[in-house]
Amino acid sequence: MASKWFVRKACTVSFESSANDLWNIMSRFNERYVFITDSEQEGNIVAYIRNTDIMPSLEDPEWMKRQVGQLPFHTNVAFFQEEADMLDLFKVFGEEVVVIQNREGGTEGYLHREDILYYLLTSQSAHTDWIRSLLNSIPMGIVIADVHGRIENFSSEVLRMVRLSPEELRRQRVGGVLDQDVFQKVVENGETILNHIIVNDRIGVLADFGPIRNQHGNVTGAIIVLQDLPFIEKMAMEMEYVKDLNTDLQGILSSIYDEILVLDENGVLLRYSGNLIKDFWEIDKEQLIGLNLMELEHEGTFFAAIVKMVIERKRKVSVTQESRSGKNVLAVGNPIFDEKGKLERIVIALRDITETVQLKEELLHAKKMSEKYKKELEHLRDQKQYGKNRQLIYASDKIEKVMKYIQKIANTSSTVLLTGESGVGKEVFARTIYELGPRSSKPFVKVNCGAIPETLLESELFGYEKGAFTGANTNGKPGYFRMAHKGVLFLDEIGEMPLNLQVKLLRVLQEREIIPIGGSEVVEVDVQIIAATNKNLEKMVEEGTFREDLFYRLNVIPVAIPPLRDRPEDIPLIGLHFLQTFNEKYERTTQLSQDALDLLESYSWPGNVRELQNIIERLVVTADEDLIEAHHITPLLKKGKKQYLKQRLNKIMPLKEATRAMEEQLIKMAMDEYKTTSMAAKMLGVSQSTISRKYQEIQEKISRGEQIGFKV
Ligand SMILES: Nc1ncnc2c1ncn2[C@@H]1O[C@H](COP(=O)(O)OP(=O)(O)OP(=O)(O)O)[C@@H](O)[C@H]1O
Repeated sequence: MASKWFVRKACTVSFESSANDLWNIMSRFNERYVFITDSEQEGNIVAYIRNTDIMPSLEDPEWMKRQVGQLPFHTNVAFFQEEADMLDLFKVFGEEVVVIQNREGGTEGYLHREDILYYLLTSQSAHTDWIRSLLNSIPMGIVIADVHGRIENFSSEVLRMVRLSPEELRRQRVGGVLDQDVFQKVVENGETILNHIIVNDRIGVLADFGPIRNQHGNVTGAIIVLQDLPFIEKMAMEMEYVKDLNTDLQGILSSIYDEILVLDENGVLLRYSGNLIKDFWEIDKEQLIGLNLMELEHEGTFFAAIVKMVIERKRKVSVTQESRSGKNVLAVGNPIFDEKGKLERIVIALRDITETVQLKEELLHAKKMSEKYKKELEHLRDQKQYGKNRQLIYASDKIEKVMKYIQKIANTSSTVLLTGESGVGKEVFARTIYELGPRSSKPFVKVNCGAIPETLLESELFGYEKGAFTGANTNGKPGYFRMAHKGVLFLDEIGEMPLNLQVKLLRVLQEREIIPIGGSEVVEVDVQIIAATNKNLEKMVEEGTFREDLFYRLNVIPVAIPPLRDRPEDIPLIGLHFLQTFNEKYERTTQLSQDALDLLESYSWPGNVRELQNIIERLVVTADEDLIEAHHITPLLKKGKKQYLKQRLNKIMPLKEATRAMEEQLIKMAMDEYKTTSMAAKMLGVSQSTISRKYQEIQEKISRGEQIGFKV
């Protein structure tokens, strides 16, 4: 009688129950099968669900809400009356479960295949060969072992499940292939352990362990029934899928990043992938695996910094770093958290940006250069606008005043009379007025009235017609007035103009027209006159050598240029400007010492800027050494010796200070001139020791960069 042996209680659910209810029953009662009844009222078992059918879906909350009827179920249930002979049950061994019913047709319970096997193995009438063929015919793995775990028998399915050959399996003990602890419990305590999942790198099975007893009830071994875990296969498939995904991901990442490093939450390098950035790593990266990258800090490896930053800030951090080999690398560190928000991993993506950085630097450089050129251009434009062109150098307030005045009048095109000593720069100012004025794009014609012979001046100014006089150009000549049409005519040294020509000039200035020599036609001219002279025209007018009416015609806008000695602040600047010009011209690298500049500044410059220009040129050409000292200059300032101190004594100062300054300057002058202390002492009428001591003090002062003599 089947029920005599063992009948398992059948847990039931209806088709309408939820998957959640089903799973609750299975897990609560540790059931492998739950039966489905046609309806709650009738309660007839019509199908069953195996625990392994639903396990893969348990994680899905949506699945849990489904009805049992929507789940995969099996209908191959065999029904037997409880008084049926067990042998009848063997006949339907292909069925997984057999429902045992009582006489009234109600459900008593059920048996599954292992139960029947168990019966067979414990039944005295069992025949070994018969059992063996039976074992092999079923789609489950069955292992029979003695109490020591020695494998006595197994079905062919086992070999597939444990991936061993029959010989290999026979050499093994159950504990080595399956689970020693569970086996131990079964043979020692006679426990039946069902639904035990064994998953390791070789197998993935669901195992039922049952004890085998002899007729005295003693445990003599164990029967283990193995079933494939369908989700293991699914997992394997998923693993394959994940692997593929991983390959794709690697491909995608390596096209964005060159290297990926995976670190644990403490900064230990677990793995890396991608192409090595050439010349970046100074150590073999294999050696870094298992190392905490933060420990590399002392070696100047930047990951130390980024790892620390990610750990501390717990957010994405990007840094760039230049390696010792000059590689520029962008590193992006990303923290990865577990579901509780705890830092689990740090992923650092690296990109070689050496080329990008280089390009950026080049771009920056180009930008800087264009910025510089732009500034220079603006500066040049300003210079033009304010007359500060390269030719006109100044620092003094006096010239600044003149410049402001010039800027005011430049737009008027009125006649300008420039006065000033010879060499003060009258022509430079005339050109500045022209450049600042509205005629700057038209001609600037200079006529030196003192340099052209009186007989030719008229024809040079007004031009002549063909064959006007013997020796004249056969084609005629336009003359400076016509050449300067719409532009500026600069009449330099106007005081030198002969009286008879002054009348003609006056007429042109009044009428704004000329009659070329030998011509009869009147030619209209539109010129701005800028005249210049170093003569005192008013005095000449008084003396009758310059026409008064012409003087007033010319003196519309008088501009007086102060002599250089009245603006000593300009001297060093103009001097250095000439020094640079002549250094370039003569390919020299001469310099002016501070006392040389002091000396230039204290000189009275009777020849004004022209004299300064000439002296500097001579110094540059003749200097034996690069450093031009005061004593190199003294011999060139012959005329000025007497006025040496003139500029320095034109202001009130404490007498004591003035005496000291005067003394310093005199001693310096004497030493520059006479070179020896004995000569200087003689010239200054004091003892040599006095000069020697005082001159030493002066030199010390100079070497400390202090100014000697009168201060500016
Ligand atoms: N402020 C200045 N900055 C730079 N160079 C200057 C300056 N003033 C004059 N010079 C230069 O000094 C020299 C003499 O100047 P310029 O010929 O203009 O003087 P001038 O007053 O016209 O002389 P002259 O009365 O003898 O004709 C020129 O080479 C000129 O370029």
